[in-house]
Amino acid sequence: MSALLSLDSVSAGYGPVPVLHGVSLDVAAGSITAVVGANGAGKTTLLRTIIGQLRPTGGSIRFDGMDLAGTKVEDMVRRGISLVPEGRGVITELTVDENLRLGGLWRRDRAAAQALLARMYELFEPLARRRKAPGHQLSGGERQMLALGRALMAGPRLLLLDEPSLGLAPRVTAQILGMLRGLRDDTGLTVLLIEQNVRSALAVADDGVVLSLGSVVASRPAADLAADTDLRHTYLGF
Ligand SMILES: Nc1ncnc2c1ncn2[C@@H]1O[C@H](COP(=O)(O)OP(=O)(O)OP(=O)(O)O)[C@@H](O)[C@H]1O
Repeated sequence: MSALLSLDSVSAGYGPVPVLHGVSLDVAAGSITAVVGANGAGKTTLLRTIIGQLRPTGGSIRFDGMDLAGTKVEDMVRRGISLVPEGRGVITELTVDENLRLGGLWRRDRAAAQALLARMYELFEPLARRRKAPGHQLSGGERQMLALGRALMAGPRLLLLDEPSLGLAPRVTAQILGMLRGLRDDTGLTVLLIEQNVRSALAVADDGVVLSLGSVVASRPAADLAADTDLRHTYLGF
């Protein structure tokens, strides 16, 4: 399968402090790729570099064959890349409905946005029951669904997720990651998932990338990584 997102020898950091050291990885179109690694491995820095919050100091990032260098964060969504940030980014003063509509605001085709909204309520049933509830009244799992729904309202081709399991019970994490898999199966969405919850991430992903101290130490089918006891012990702590 061809790569929708391709990083070639990407280096990045904060001021003079290098964090990523020549990271190369491919995210195949229509796949779920999980980037896993210990605290401080550079996972969030990697996402921030992909979406243009941090400028790479070396290497290239290509999306659908086009160089992303110089693309502003706000233009990423127009290019087809949506991010669900860590901490979820739901606007808690707004209702579920308002949050979702916000995600589709930039679309000119109002009918398409309306159809997508209806689709989100089919997909995330708990949200359909709470359309008028403000964000702050939602459970952690409902907020994560809302953040996902809002990102999907932009109609992305590539969805980037930063730690979707954060603060969620294992059962809720499994439910949300299962939804992600269903979406991939139904729509061919491509997903790059950053996770500290290694087991859950590798269980849902097709491919896995292990980051350690800002370098890729393994890049393989997720099931192979999950089955590699030595690698798990050395880099992933279980
Ligand atoms: N704004 C910043 N300024 C300077 N250094 C930073 C900044 N953010 C992160 N770092 C450093 O970059 C390194 C990688 O951090 P990063 O947050 O990317 O790792 P991570 O794998 O996402 O870990 P975690 O899961 O704990 O967030 C760490 O050493 C961290 O201290």
